[in-house]
Amino acid sequence: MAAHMYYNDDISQAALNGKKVAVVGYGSQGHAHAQNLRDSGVEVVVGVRPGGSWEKAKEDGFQVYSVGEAVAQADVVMVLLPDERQPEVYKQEIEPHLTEGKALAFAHGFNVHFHQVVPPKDVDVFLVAPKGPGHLVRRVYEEGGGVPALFAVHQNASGEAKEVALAYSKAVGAGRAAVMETTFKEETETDLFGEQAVLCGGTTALVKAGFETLVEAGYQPEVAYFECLHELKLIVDLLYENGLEGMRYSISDTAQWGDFTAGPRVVNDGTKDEMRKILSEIQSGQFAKGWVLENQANRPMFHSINEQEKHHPLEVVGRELRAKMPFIQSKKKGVVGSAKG
Ligand SMILES: NC(=O)C1=CN([C@@H]2O[C@H](COP(=O)(O)OP(=O)(O)OC[C@H]3O[C@@H](n4cnc5c(N)ncnc54)[C@H](OP(=O)(O)O)[C@@H]3O)[C@@H](O)[C@H]2O)C=CC1
Ligand SMILES: CC[C@](O)(C(C)=O)C(=O)O
Ligand SMILES: [Mg+2]
Ligand SMILES: [Mg+2]
Repeated sequence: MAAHMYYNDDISQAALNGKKVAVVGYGSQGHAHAQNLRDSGVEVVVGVRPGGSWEKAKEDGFQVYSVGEAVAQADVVMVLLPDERQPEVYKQEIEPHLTEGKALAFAHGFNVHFHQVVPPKDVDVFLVAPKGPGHLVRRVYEEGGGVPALFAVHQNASGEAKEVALAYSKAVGAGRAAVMETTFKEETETDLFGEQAVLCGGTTALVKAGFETLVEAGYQPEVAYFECLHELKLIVDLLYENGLEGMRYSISDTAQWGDFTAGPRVVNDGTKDEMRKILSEIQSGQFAKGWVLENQANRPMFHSINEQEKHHPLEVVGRELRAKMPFIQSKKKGVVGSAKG
């Protein structure tokens, strides 16, 4: 069944008129939602803890409050804290101020879908999940475009949750690209699958394997870096603009023949079998359970792999090469302090 699509002309922002939105968290998604909504004429306050994000939101001209104070004064509360922090902050600082008639919103359905956050029945609960990193949600909006988003309603206590979710989607800029109706289940499972198998996990594994294959065969790391990582952005830009056919229009026929013949050898039936396993672990809740436990143990594996990855030869050579290309816009998530806005 095809998705129901909405675009700016189909959406009224009126459901947000006179409403105050508290954006809780001012990181990758938080700064983008807060700034795009403000530029779209919505009244926004930011709720965050003292520290880097607080300072950044203040610098960006927002009224900044503790999470509890922001929630207390808002009609719509958009929770843009890290997924793993949400249950605790929700219990301590959001739930006590979430009075009847308010709307609780998320950019990812993880905690509601996997029952880590259980909102009271007398509030609306919806998600607006941009299909892109927060820094691009802001950059593309400023350029006059938008990043597409999914929206879903989990609870409709007020009777107008869908209108508010659509209005929010428009204000964040998604209506310029595409807004699709979904469920918390579909958003959560497809988002986790996409980031693990294709967008993040699949891509970084592919890039590293290509780089390692060339370097182990005696080729220069700089050449391998440009071939396997840097140029990927330029190829992906063509995919983004024109799909597979448009990308293939710009590459040589030699490359296209290699694409047809070698691609299916790299991503083969075994790879697809593994993708199906990854999807079923997401659907069964096994992945979510593992991630919750990893956080309860203070992330031993996460930190150790993260440290190891920073020293991969691809990263070492990449840092040196990018330093010579100041034209590349850099937004280093989590590398330069904690304020990622
Ligand atoms: N990253 C992305 O592009 C996408 C994220 N999402 C979803 O958006 C949500 C937010 O993710 P993301 O933007 O990556 O998060 P980030 O890690 O970038 O930002 C989190 C923010 O929450 C603040 N924060 C953390 N702990 C607390 C706390 N205890 N009390 C108050 N504030 C706190 C951080 O402030 P401080 O500086 O003080 O640490 C920071 O401002 C998640 O649900 C995620 O799945 C959805 C689509 C894409
Ligand atoms: C692809 C990763 C993502 O799902 C996103 C930017 O959409 C995330 O959780 O950050
Ligand atoms: Mg995503
Ligand atoms: Mg995600």
